[in-house]
Amino acid sequence: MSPARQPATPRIILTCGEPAGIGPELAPLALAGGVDFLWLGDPRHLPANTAFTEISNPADPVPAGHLPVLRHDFPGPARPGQPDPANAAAVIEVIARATDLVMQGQAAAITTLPINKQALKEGAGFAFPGHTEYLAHLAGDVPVAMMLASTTIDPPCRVVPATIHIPLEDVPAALTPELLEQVIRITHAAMIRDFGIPAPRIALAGLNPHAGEGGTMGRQEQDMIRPLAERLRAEGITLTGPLPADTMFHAPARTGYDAAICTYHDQALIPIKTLDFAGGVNVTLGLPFIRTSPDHGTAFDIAGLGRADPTSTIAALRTARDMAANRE
Ligand SMILES: NC(=O)C1=CN([C@@H]2O[C@H](COP(=O)(O)OP(=O)(O)OC[C@H]3O[C@@H](n4cnc5c(N)ncnc54)[C@H](O)[C@@H]3O)[C@@H](O)[C@H]2O)C=CC1
Ligand SMILES: NCC(=O)COP(=O)(O)O
Repeated sequence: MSPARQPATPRIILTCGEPAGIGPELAPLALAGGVDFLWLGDPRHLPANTAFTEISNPADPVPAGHLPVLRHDFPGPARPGQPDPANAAAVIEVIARATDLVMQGQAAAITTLPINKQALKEGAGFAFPGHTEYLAHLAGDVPVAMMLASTTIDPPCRVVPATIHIPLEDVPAALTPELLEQVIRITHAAMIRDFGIPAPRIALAGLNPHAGEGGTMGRQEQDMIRPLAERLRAEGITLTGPLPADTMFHAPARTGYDAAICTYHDQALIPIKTLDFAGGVNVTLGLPFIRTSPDHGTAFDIAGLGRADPTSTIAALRTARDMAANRE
């Protein structure tokens, strides 16, 4: 057996996510990314051939090539593609335990494997739309924003939906100037602190076709987004827009900004997942600790079949590592 390896800096915690999804098979595959992480979950859920070592503390050494596993017992085994309501509470506990550890300084960051929101809601009454809002709550109800960032395309695509997991019909009412300003400020600060971009350029998408076409196709741009942008520009924030959303994501357009604030979920996530599904990374901006995740979900249709691609998980671990270095 290879000699045990003591981590030089705190590891990243990779949370198991939904054990009936592709998370358990992604964890050992992600070792190929060369980032030092531990997996927090129930080792019974890992693929049978996984070389792993259980550790009792996040910094414990493991033999080279082994997955360090911090054990979290679940009530039951996992059946690929079929979430067990009995396991739902433990999925949530794992996220909370990882958050405790990172807030105590025992981990460099957390990278979360996907959860199935419906399974957690139905199995354990999970009251949050996703990790983003749950982590914000665990951190003390801090304001956060969700960014999806590409890692394999140039110019990069970084998008931040101002409204997230709400019905489309609720978007216009939820898209207030206060919310938009908060998301812009969080994004601006995170681009400096976490992404090492000293003078970030931010683009604002319009809500309506053609960004409202001078008020003839909707008025949110004229009445709310434009005055807010002018006020923030006067403060020194580099902002363009509101821009027509249909023409702001092609490559030449992306050279004009570092991050795009979008008005709703699909306006932001369709371009990133089309341009860089394999390399896309979800980052929660505004937390006191670092959290990243792959951009994809639980992929029940391929769980357990050996077809899961670890590229996005590796990109999420590397992004977390780079963000930690930028914060230092
Ligand atoms: N951060 C998180 O916890 C996230 C959770 N989800 C949850 O995941 C569940 C399923 O969502 P869907 O919209 O079906 O999206 P999905 O990303 O799970 O699957 C969409 C398609 O992409 C494929 N795919 C996804 N990841 C893959 C990978 N790593 N390698 C190869 N193929 C992959 C799937 O097989 C499927 O055909 C939902 O409950 C959703 O809420 C979705 C996104 C993020
Ligand atoms: N569609 C993105 C997504 O579902 C990510 O949610 P979260 O669990 O990271 O909050």
